[in-house]
Order: sequence, then C-alpha cells, then structure tokens
Amino acid sequence: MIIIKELSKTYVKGNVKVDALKNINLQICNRDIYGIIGLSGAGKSSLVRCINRLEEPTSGSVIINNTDIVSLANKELREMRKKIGMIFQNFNLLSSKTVFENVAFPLRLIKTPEDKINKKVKELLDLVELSDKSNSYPSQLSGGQKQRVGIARALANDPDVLLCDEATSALDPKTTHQILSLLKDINKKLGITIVIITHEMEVIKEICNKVAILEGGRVIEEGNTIDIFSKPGNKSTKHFVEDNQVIPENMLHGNIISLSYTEKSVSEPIISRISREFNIDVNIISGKIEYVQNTPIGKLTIGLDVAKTLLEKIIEYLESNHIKTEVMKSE
Ligand SMILES: Nc1ncnc2c1ncn2[C@@H]1O[C@H](COP(=O)(O)OP(=O)(O)OP(=O)(O)O)[C@@H](O)[C@H]1O
Repeated sequence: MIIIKELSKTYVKGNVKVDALKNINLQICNRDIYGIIGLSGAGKSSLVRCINRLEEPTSGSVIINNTDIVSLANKELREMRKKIGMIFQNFNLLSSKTVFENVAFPLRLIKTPEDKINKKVKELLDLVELSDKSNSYPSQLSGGQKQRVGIARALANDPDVLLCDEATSALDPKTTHQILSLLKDINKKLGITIVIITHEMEVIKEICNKVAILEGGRVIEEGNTIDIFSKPGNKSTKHFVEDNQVIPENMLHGNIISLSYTEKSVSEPIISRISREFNIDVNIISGKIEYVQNTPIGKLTIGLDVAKTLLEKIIEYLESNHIKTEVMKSE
C-alpha cells in the first residue's frame, strides 16, 4: 500500500517560489491501477516523482509498504527504489544498447550473475512480446515497441509498484490501447500496483479502478473511477468527464435536465417509464452510453415542457431509481 500524507512540494528558484503540490493525501491499495489526472501544470509529474523521490518532497510523507520513503538515507533509498519501477513518456532507452541490454541494465547495475540475467531478460521480453527484437536497437523500434522495452526494463527487479509518467502520451490510440492492455495484464499476472499519471481521460476510463483529479497542486476529487464518471461532484471534474457538447439554442426550450446512470438502471427504459408514469412528452436532446472498464454509464440530456411542481416530482422519481439528475436550465 502507498500512503501519501500531507505531501507538499515547493520549487524555489531565486526569488520565485512555485507551490506545485499542496497538502496531498492519498491512499493507493495493493493491486490498484490508480490514475492521477490533471491539466498541464496541475502537479502530476511532481507527485509521481515524489513517490520515488526523484523529486524531494518539501514536507509530508510517502509510506510504501510501511516504510516512509522520505526519511530514508541514500543507501536504503536505492534499495527501496528497486521495488518501484518507472516508465516515461519518452521511453528513456539507451540508444547505443540493444533491447536485451536495455532490459538487462538494472540487473547489471546490481551485479546479477550472467545466467540469471539471461533467464530474466528472456522471460521479460516474452512477457512484453518482444523476444524477436532482442538484438535490435531502439532506433529500429516503433513507439509502442520502445515502451514495451521500457516496461520490461522497469520490471527487471520485480517491483511491487510501477509508476507510469504519461506512458502513452506519445503513442497513437491503437498502440495506447495495446500498452494499456499490457499494463492491465501485468497488474493481474504479477500483482503489481500501478500508478498512472495522464492528462487523457480515456486512459483512466480504460484501466484505472481508482482516480484522483489534481488541480493547482491539490486533489479536488478522488474515488472509484466508475463513481467519479457517473457522479462527478466537482465542477472541474465534470469538465474532464463530460464531453462539453454544445447544444444548439433552438433545442434549449423548456426544462433541460441531464441524467447520468450506471449499471443498476442503464438497461431500463427510463424515458418510456417517466413518459408513461407522468403522462408527459420527453424530448431527447443528446445521449450516449460510455463504458468504464466494461461498466455501462448512460448520459442523457432531455427536455421537459412541464410545470415546476411536476418537474420536482419527476426528479424525485429519477433519483429514487438511482439516476443522477442535474437541472441545466429551468423555465
Ligand atoms: N523543476 C522545477 N522548477 C520550478 N518549477 C517547476 C519545476 N517542475 C515543475 N515546476 C512547476 O510546478 C508546477 C507543476 O508542474 P508539474 O510538471 O508537476 O505538472 P504536470 O501536471 O505534470 O504538468 P504537465 O502535464 O505539463 O507535465 C508547474 O507550475 C511547473 O511550472
């Protein structure tokens, strides 16, 4: 488990101070695939780099498997870091070394015997499906293949935690999907806790079971990905999870309500039910069903030409049927 407690990071350069992280508190459980999302400058990189102390926190603690990494001296820190793998947006491979040697690199650093290196690197290249590229150089690989090498290298020391710093941001959507599937597989097969920082909600939706939203160095919302997607509580979070569609003016008459519903109610014919129940016409303005890790989340915007008292009754009825409502406009 990773417990981040009252973590702050202030960069100081001359007279200029930047508070990149402000009192962050998070708990990441074993085997979580934990997403940290935010706009550029929100503090994502600072946070993930404080987790393995590539960046020194200004205050607070990062407790990994009962050890506060912030308090460790250099030698212990080096030992601890073996248990924390990391992959990067730009892969950070050694261009003059083959794929095999890139993956072997962390093992050579700790003077692992040659036969063990051979066995481990072969296993890892097998895992990331790159056995046939063992003797290739990074320049001969595609972006997705480079990231697979990065992942194999990060796993060389059998880490408990894998930190991913915008690991798919340089990749096209299809390759992103393949790398995310590989990470999910690794999480399942090897039981590794994965922390992913990204600015792409699609990444969070696809593999993260938990998510924290960072804004201005603070966590503004945090929880199960499915809950955050279906019921974002914070205005900025809504901006992330909703695709801010512009609805033409001529559609915006009467009361406009947005509905959001999950598994419990998604397969039920809500519109026909309220139409029958209240004897009203419902105007569908926009709608879609999104899938967050195979869980359907319905989003619907409807127009209702009804009086205020009836509108209140309809909202009550919807809420009692596990449908989250938000009045976008009322007459
Ligand atoms: N080494 C540094 N020195 C001074 N300020 C820094 C340093 N690194 C980051 N910052 C500042 O800290 C804030 C958070 O930056 P950080 O890189 O952590 O955000 P981010 O969410 O990862 O952004 P991006 O997605 O653009 O990488 C920003 O205002 C940034 O300018």
